[in-house]
Amino acid sequence: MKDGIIIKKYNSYYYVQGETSVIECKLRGRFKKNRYSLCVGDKVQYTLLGDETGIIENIFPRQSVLLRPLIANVQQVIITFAAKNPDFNSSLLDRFLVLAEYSELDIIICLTKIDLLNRAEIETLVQEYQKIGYTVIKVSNVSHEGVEKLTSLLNNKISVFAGPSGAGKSTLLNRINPKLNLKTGMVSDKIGRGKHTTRFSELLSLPEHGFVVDTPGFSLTEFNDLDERAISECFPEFNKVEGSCKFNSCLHLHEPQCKIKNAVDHAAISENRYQSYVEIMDEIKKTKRGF
Ligand SMILES: Nc1nc2c(ncn2[C@@H]2O[C@H](COP(=O)(O)OP(=O)(O)OP(=O)(O)O)[C@@H](O)[C@H]2O)c(=O)[nH]1
Ligand SMILES: [Zn+2]
Repeated sequence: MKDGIIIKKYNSYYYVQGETSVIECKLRGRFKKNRYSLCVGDKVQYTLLGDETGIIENIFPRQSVLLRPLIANVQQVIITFAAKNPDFNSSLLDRFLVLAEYSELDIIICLTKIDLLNRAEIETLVQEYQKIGYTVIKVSNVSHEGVEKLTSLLNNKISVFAGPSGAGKSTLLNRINPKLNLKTGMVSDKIGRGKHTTRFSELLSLPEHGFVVDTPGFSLTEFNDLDERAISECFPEFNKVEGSCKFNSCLHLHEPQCKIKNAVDHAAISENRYQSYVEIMDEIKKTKRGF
């Protein structure tokens, strides 16, 4: 038996990346009886039936499951934001960070288009997030600065790229693996892509045994199902503040003697980040009230 990873699912066929090629596999009958639903990212063992066809015999336990899109064994998310064009938006970045933290993924922030902003401005952006403890990789798809560094962080892992439209995700992925040949360009040129053709999540192979997920619809900006009590835990710098709030149930909004608001007053937590927290909490409350 050989080891592989499911990179695509179509009807009842699973496309398994083996050591050197992709094998079209069916599932052994006993799995069907158990209604076990395999998904992209699952690690399996298969036997070859022909040169390019096989049968899945074994499924390894999952390390993680990402629900939207449904992918097993995702280890990290690369949150990709442009330094300029579109303008850098820290409140939007914070939203992506909270959703990634909530999903318990490892996080890398990738700041693209650094060729469009001066060094001092870039450092100010980057330091705000490095201070919190995030890894920030600065990349230019024009000068290629930073691309190699990011590529090395993708080796032997399944990574999801997330970020607003136009951040440069497709350009970057094409740079990392030119064989991917993903469509890039202005948003308006891409409209219609995926509209008439149903797209399924697919893992794209990278050099050095890494995979990335190609899901154009993946935006990570839905807060609907989040529990408001868990949001403060998605701000790593909040967790580092010593002491406790007066109330155990403190949501760090309007309550008196709150250690988080106190930390903001003393600049131990940045005003911007706290503001993002308040906005997200507001949004969750509104959804709950049914607005
Ligand atoms: N100056 C500069 N332009 C870039 C860089 N990276 C991408 N671009 C340009 O930015 C535009 C958007 O890039 P894409 O790679 O299509 O962006 P995307 O994140 O894949 O967008 P969606 O597919 O809509 O999510 C294109 O016109 C690219 O040529 C960069 O590092 N520097
Ligand atoms: Zn508090």
